[in-house]
Amino acid sequence: MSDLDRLSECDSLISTILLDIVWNFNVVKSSNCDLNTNNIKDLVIESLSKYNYNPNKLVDALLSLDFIKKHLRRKQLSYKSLFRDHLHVYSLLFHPSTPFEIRYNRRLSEFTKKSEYSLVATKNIPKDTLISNCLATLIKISHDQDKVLRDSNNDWSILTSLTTGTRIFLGPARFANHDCDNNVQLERTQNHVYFRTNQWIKSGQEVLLNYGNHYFGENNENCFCLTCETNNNGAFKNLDYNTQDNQLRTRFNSYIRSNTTSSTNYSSASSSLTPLSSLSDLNEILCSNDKCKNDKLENNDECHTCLIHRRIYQNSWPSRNRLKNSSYQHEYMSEDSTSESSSAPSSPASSMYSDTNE
Ligand SMILES: C[S@@+](CC[C@H](N)C(=O)[O-])C[C@H]1O[C@@H](n2cnc3c(N)ncnc32)[C@H](O)[C@@H]1O
Repeated sequence: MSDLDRLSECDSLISTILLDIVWNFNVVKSSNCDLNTNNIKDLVIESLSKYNYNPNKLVDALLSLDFIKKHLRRKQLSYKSLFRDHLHVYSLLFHPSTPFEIRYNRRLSEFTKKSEYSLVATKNIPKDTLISNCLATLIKISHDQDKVLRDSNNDWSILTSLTTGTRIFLGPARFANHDCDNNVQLERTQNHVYFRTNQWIKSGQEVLLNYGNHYFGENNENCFCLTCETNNNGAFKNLDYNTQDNQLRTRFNSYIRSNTTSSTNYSSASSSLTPLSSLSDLNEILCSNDKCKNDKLENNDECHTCLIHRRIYQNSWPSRNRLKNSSYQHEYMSEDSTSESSSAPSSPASSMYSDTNE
């Protein structure tokens, strides 16, 4: 088994459990995991709600679940250690100080016709902040593996450097989409990548990388980022908003139709086109779930995201601070109070981020 096979197997199981099963996402497109989702979901959420403050304990709790023990039983030590490390990388996603979350990206999905996710800030993050809770595991890949991945148009994130060769990263950081006016840059250690902000990111804004000048074709001619849309660049270059049969226009209109409230006059939406950039705040109110679209989030028990969030954090989405009268307060204090400072991820102090929503 190559390093790439090992990492991709670990990544696929961990993101199936912690993203697809917990949040009802569809991140792992071709999952061959044979898991009983309903049983697992409650067990995993129980561990997350007990130990989200303590990534090391959370990893131990997840590793002690029967289906994970079963998965690891016949694996080599090197696989087990990679699995543990990668699980830790994903566990940081659930730490209350983590200032972003993974969310479904309706706008991009509409363009690419795939389920697209993104990283969205849940707190204000100052310029030049190291977002160390946003990690991915980095491994070297061979020239042949690189070619296969590129030819299959796989989303995996490949870094090429003359000095270190080709490497690939998998983990939460790989959900950062590209924008030509990016707000984070990649930093690397030997085994991981993480982000540093190069401008302020406000709560609700997407965390965005720049993949390079020619990642989406020559001069990024197929780039769908908001900056390209605003400046009529990339896929939006020479786009004539008045041309009826323009393919992009058709996509825009179907996007607008699927996101407008029932009182909207659809025929007028299709005759006077609204650029998507003016709808960007839709992402903030959607809570990745259509049910929250027109409702206040706080009391919306029908929203799966809000419900799961409340089970894990005992607070309304997107706040991760436990309420004083939470039933879990006692458990949290007794389980974690002694170890929190030593085992919390080496992240910037949570006070560096400010919450506009709390
Ligand atoms: C590293 S992944 C980013 C996460 C991805 N949205 C997901 O859910 O897996 C890169 C993929 O995201 C999409 N993407 C990101 N930024 C884009 C952009 N500016 N224009 C078009 N597609 C983009 C493309 O499908 C691309 O292959």
